Amino acid sequence: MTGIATGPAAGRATGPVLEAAGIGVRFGGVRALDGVGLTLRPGEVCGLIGPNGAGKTTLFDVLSGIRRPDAGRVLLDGEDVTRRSPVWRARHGMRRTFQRQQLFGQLTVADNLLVAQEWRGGGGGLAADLVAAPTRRAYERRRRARAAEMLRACGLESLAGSYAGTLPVGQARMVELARAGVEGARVVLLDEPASGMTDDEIGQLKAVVRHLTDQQGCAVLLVEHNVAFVMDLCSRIVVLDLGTRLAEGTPAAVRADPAVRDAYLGPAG
Ligand SMILES: Nc1ncnc2c1ncn2[C@@H]1O[C@H](COP(=O)(O)OP(=O)(O)OP(=O)(O)O)[C@@H](O)[C@H]1O
Repeated sequence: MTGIATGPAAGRATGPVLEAAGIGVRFGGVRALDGVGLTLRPGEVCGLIGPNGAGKTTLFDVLSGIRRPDAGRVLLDGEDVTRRSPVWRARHGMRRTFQRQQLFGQLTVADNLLVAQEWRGGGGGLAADLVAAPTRRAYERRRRARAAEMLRACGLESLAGSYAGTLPVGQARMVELARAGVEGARVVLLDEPASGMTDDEIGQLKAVVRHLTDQQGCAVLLVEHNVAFVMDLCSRIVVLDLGTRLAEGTPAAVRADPAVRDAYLGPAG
């Protein structure tokens, strides 16, 4: 265990943190999703795969609140959040990363992790500032320690002083993940995280994701076309095809499924 105490790793129930049931989305005559369900538990990495146009991005949009479904519901910690905004969901521990990185380019990596942590000081004027100064200094020290510890745990400490805007895309994506962890994300939706990464970066990405799940208790759902990466990292895989759930199971079961081979993996699997 690291010294970082965010996330639900300790003491949370092992029920689903995120559930989607009966999700339907139409674009005119196109049924992008038709009765799709999905469950995500704390600490697991679940893969979402399928051919182009299967509905993966649309499902991510529904889960993160960017798109309201025509049918079905999304539950976060058992609460119906189908009508909640993306911002509300983010405040309640849900993060989504995009292929384009979303870091503060003018800040160092360490500062990106620092500003991500909630600031509880301020308010009450000068007198309050003076009285509360020692508390605030202690809090500030804790924030810095948490940022440093998260970078170390993710193997990113050598990047702490680099400006985020100068990082190659693969490293920037990993820093985004570390930032999600330091701010206490509980559900992370990853959109093609391995795309454009070198083999070394993919290895490091796996370590960062495993840190989030194993040490922080995050649930991770990832859309990815790199099948080897998905098979290696995920404990469970959901396969979409033409807007419906074609299969769900362990990587071995999904790989052996003839319907999945026909629709997506091909005979070589
Ligand atoms: N804004 C839109 N307007 C109309 N049709 C859309 C829209 N977004 C998606 N679709 C259609 O919905 C279906 C599902 O698309 P979606 O992008 O979710 O698939 P995907 O599995 O993410 O595909 P890819 O792997 O290519 O990203 C497709 O038939 C697509 O053409």
